[in-house]
Amino acid sequence: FRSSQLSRRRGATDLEKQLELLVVENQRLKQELKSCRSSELQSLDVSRWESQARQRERRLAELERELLEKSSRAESLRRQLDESTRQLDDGRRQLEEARRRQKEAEQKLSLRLQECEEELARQAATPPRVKYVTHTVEVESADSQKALAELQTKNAGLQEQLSVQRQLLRELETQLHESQRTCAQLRTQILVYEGEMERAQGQLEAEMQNLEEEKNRVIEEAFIRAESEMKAVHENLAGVRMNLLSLQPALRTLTCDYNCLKRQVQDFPFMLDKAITEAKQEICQVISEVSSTNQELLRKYKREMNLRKKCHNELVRLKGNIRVFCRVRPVSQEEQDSADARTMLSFDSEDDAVLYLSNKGKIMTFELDKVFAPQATQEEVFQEVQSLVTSCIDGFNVCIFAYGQTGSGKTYTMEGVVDDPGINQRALRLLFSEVTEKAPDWDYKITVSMVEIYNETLRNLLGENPTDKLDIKMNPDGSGQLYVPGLTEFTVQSPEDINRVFELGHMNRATACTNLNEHSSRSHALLIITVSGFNSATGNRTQGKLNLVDLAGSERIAKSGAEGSRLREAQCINKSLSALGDVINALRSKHSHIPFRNSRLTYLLQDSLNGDSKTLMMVQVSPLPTNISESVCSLKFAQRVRSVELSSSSSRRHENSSTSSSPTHDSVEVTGAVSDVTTAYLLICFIVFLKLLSATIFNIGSKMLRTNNS
Ligand SMILES: Nc1ncnc2c1ncn2[C@@H]1O[C@H](COP(=O)(O)OP(=O)(O)OP(=O)(O)O)[C@@H](O)[C@H]1O
Repeated sequence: FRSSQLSRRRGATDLEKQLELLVVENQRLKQELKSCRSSELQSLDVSRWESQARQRERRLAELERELLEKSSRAESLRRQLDESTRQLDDGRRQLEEARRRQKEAEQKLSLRLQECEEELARQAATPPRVKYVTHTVEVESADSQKALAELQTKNAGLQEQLSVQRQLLRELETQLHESQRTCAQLRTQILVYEGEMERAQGQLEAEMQNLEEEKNRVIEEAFIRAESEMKAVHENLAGVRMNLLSLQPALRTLTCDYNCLKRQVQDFPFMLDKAITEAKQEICQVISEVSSTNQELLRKYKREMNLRKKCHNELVRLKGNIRVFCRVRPVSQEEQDSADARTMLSFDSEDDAVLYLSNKGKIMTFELDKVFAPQATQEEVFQEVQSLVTSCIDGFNVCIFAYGQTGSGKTYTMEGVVDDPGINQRALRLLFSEVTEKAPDWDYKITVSMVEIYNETLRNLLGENPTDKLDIKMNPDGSGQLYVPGLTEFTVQSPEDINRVFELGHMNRATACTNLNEHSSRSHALLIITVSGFNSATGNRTQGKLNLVDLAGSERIAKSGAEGSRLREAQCINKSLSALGDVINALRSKHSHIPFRNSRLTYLLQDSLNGDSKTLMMVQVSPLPTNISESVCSLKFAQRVRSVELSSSSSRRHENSSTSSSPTHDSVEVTGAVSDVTTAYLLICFIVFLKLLSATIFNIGSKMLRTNNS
């Protein structure tokens, strides 16, 4: 067994040596491949060589893999061999142990047997004492009887010992049988182990033989491959050398080109510096030219703006500062159903400023600035009003009154309905869009107040306590202008703000009275919008006020037959409306004293009725025959107002006058004919274009500078 083990170990050592040789061969091949690759890389045919090298590498990797597999197989075989050797050693040890135990047991048994035989012999040799006892009995003395008893006891003890020894002998015999059987079993096992060992040894030898053959084959293959690869490498090397020789002239040309480019790159920063300096000079020149042109255009723009203002004023002066429109409301569904649905009013299809009224068989003609037929929409009405609304952005004070009897459509025209808003909402929205358009140059602030005048009492509709009475006072700053202490002013910045303001105003008006409809027809509702602007480019400031007034019903007391509180309400309404008429009359007659203080309404609107302010009276007329006399009164009042001119020329304007409400634009004397307003717009467009152009040039310039710096 030992000799076979030794031969196996020798075989394994040989195999290991061969493996080591293979590894060395593999490393040599790798080295060779590396050197070939480095020499071949110098050639231009790198890709071909690389693919070959890759193939070789793959092959080498395969070989390495095979080698690894084989070494792992040899390792596993070696492990198997060690394992079987260990098992054989174990079996041998077990066998020896069993033999030793058997021998010990046999020795013990033979010793025991010997002892027993000796004991038996000794006992047999001992003379039988019973006979002596019997003899003593025959003597029948006391001593002999005692000795007999002792001897009998001894005899019983010996008998007992004999039976115990016999029992022990039997047990030892059984143990001997058992040991013999175990010994036979162990012998059989040893035989089995020996058979197994022989079989394992045969397998191992066969495997070693296989491995030997495989190893030889692999080494042979590797050798052949290495030889062929070496041949290929040599061939490649020759090719590379050839390529190298042919590449040398190309390399010389490339070196020459490279030196030339290097010189150019060295010169480039100087050329770039020069170009940037020239470009900077050109840009600075262009910028100075553009900015001087800009200044010139700004001057022209200011002049044209003033000119436009003047043209506008001239236009207003020609049209008259007071304009009177008439709006006839449609016959409602309920009125159409009633018997008295015919209308006594008719319109001129060719002249939209004339209204005919048939009264007691007579046709009365009223000439106004514009007459809106019942089918006129809110949008159409506002179209005619919007130039007045926007003029308050330019710093004019504007009043728009809705005048007429109860139910003639004043509130509809001013406030409108939810789906179709009236002048109030549309004016605020228009002001918003206009100031947004002007936003880059102008910074505007729009504030809103809502006031109600009921029975000659002023109420703040946007305040926390709408029932509190307000007073009109002279401004303590000495400017001579009026102001209302405690009047709430909301700054509105979006259409949502407008909605909130109107909601609050309505809510406050509703909480202050029991019946809103009745109350609204007996009180004046004023929406006061102030637009303040500041032009950051020119430094100009403007402030204009737009007063939108829904007047109380204008019906006469005699007709209404009112008494008590109603009579007082009617008297108050009449008082304020006639005060409005008186103020307009006094202005028309150029009286030195204008009775603004005769009513709260005229007193509050004093600034907006005086001077260069503009007024629009929207006379609302009911189409029904039952309202004919009130319609006649309203229309007569309208015509009277229309003939009044609040401000005829600039002679009435007092420069720096504290009470003047003239626009605060700077005034520049412009001589010569009035040029076309479109010129100003064209100039503005041109300025904007130039600004954009200069900004672009600046951007380009700064980019170039940044590039230069970097
Ligand atoms: N142009 C119009 N188109 C449709 N309906 C209108 C028009 N004008 C007025 N109305 C309707 O006629 C009715 C009376 O109008 P509104 O309340 O505006 O009159 P008013 O003169 O303000 O009355 P009051 O003095 O009582 O406030 C309302 O129902 C209103 O909707």
